[in-house]
Amino acid sequence: MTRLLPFRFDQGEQTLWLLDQRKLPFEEVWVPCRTAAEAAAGIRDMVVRGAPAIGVTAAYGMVLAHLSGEDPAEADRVLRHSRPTAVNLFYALERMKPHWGNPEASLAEARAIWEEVERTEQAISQHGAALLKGQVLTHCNTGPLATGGYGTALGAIVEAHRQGRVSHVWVDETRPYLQGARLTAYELCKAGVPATLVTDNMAAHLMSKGQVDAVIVGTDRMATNGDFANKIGTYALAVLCHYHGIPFYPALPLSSVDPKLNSGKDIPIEERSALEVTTIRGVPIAPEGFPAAHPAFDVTPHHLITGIVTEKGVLYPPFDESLPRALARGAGRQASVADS
Ligand SMILES: CSC[C@@H](O)[C@@H](O)C(=O)COP(=O)(O)O
Repeated sequence: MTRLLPFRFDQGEQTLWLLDQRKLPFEEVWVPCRTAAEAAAGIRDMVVRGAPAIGVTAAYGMVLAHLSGEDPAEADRVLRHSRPTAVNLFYALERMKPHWGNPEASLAEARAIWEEVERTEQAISQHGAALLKGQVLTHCNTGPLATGGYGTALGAIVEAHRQGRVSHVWVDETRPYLQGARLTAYELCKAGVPATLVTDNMAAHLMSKGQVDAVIVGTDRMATNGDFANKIGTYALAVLCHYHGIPFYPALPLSSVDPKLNSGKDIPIEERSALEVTTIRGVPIAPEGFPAAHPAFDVTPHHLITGIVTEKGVLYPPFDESLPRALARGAGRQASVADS
């Protein structure tokens, strides 16, 4: 897959460059960040998004804090408050903490976090691909742009297509922010995978016609019982899969599991601006001032999941046993997640 990465770090310039995902697929514009505060703004304002990509950006944000002479505690605080739901942000910041005050060690750790994203996603892509065949539906964007690696759910889809297992992908447009229409469609074009864009309310119809063999999605935060938060609309897909007897898989690195949460009910859900619902790219689609709700994520209960695709393999129910076992086995580096 031709990977369009969401960031690059230029050591000579002491700059983290973020590809402005708000402008894709129409323009490729790179935004420079020279301080942790600028990296935090990049996360908050959705220049960069997707759970693993947010984590890597936060790690490099701490590198920038050292290079620009910011107080590491203050930089950590600002980054921690950039977005609430993806646990990878807090995971990365915990890993950076032991290196506060040491620019070289800090840079080495940020690189290690990024390399870990690449390594785990290669494994996730292989494990996920083995589960997929025929026509697959996905939601939001979980490819290289969302991670800095190969992608989680989309990595598995692209690998399954490369292996000749998947013939066609249904891409949910993902209202209201349109990550599917703008970013997943863009990435699948670049990867040469046959795909069709659908609005989020078309999934039930496709399933009833036998045109969806599996649904695979990403994850922003999973509890140790398997409940997980992902882009708003994911829960509805899981319910539809249950009704139609279609396999439903979340794909994630184990660093997206919050070891402090044993159920999804305490996952913080980001509330975003109503304007993102009442307008599309600045054009109003509702009466001016009309109230709109915008929870950016929902929580899918574990009993709707067929299997959880991780770098350690596919986990099966009961997840409150298989997940902690995988965490104990695989994540020697699983940091405690001291979030806000
Ligand atoms: C591999 S990325 C997994 C998730 O981060 C992704 O599905 C998602 O919900 C992204 O939401 P976003 O609001 O675009 O950051």
